[in-house]
Amino acid sequence: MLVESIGFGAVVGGVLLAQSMAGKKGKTDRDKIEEVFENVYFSVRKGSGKDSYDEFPKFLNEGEWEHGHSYVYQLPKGIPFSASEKIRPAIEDALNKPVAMEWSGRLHIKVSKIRIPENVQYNCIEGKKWNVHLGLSPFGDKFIDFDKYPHMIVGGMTRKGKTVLLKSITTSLCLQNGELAQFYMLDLKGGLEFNSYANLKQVKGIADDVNSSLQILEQLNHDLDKWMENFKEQRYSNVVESGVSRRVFIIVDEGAELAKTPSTPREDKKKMDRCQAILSRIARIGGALGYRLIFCTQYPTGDTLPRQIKQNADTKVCFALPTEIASRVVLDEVGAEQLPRIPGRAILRTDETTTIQVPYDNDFTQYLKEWEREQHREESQTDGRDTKEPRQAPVHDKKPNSEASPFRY
Ligand SMILES: Nc1ncnc2c1ncn2[C@@H]1O[C@H](COP(=O)(O)OP(=O)(O)OP(=O)(O)O)[C@@H](O)[C@H]1O
Repeated sequence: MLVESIGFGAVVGGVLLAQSMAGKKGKTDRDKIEEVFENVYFSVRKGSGKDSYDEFPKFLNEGEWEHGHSYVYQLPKGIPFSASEKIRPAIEDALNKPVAMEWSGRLHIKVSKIRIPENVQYNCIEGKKWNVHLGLSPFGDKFIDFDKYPHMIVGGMTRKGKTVLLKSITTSLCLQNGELAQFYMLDLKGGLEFNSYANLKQVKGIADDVNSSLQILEQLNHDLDKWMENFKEQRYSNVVESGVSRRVFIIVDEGAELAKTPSTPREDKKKMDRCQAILSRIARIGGALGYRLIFCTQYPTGDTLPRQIKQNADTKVCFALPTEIASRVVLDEVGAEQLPRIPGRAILRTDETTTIQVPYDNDFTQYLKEWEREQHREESQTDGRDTKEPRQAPVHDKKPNSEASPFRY
């Protein structure tokens, strides 16, 4: 099987492809796709000796979809769908059009004729529950379901739109799950970015430095233990099957502020290590218990992006980065270094990889007025209840039960 050689083949193939394309005109997109298959040896070797031959994907049919054309192939047995993602950039280059790979027992190569705009206005596109709109791609609107992919890492150079993405996600989560979403924000860029969210009912804690981050994280770590005990007792293996409806989002912006450097004072080093250890634990076991981590950094390295967080984050959103190495740290592949330097333009990687334009608004909190605490207090006082929430992370003094809502600890 030659699938293993795709990486190398893709480089050689890129050159061959460029050479063979030059001077030949009138090729259809299908011709070009199949030429890429050949040039990168997207095939399995059959037979032996003189009788051996390469089996390539078999063309089945083609047709239109909403924003373009699609080509359907039967993959030879032995080539997994995931391998087709590796040759997607070569096909995109050959066609000079956005391409997405989809699987339905067959490989669908979707070619789009859409170029995404440089600005997409946030307009509260409604997903369902924890399925949240992330941006517009050449293949339509892209959503991410936090119950399917609990944790997310976000990377990208300064001023490319990481914080705007976090605000867009937070706003959508509040709009879709006003009573059930909880947020803890480690706003380590001076505490300014999420200041305007501090008064929202869903925001249970905001930290703006290492000390306050550690305080919140220790509390969350303690909560994790309680929920774990409770789940064990009730024999639940996952929050989705447990009927527990609250989800706790921990948003870290900027993660590099929790990574020690040689000049960090000794006492702070310990605190930073502890913060990273708890965040890693949340990434490792929190997903099943309803905890969702969104970890954001502009300096992706092995130190700033702890390995366990990266390994457990199935969603990667990567804005432009300066080098291939940085791109690999976030995405496990190159690409972010080639993104156009447009604020809000990012690569979204889950099972598939696509480029998105993140929606923008200069004031996301305008959509969340109904969740401001004063408003809630007035409403609740009229019906005789006081739902004022403390700004600090709540302390659990009793074991949560499986029915527990976020407001019934
Ligand atoms: N999706 C977007 N669409 C249009 N413009 C955007 C978008 N995202 C960000 N911008 C523009 O870029 C600016 C910087 O965005 P943001 O604060 O999100 O960057 P950042 O990546 O968090 O930067 P830093 O790492 O320096 O904090 C915004 O103030 C806005 O003008």
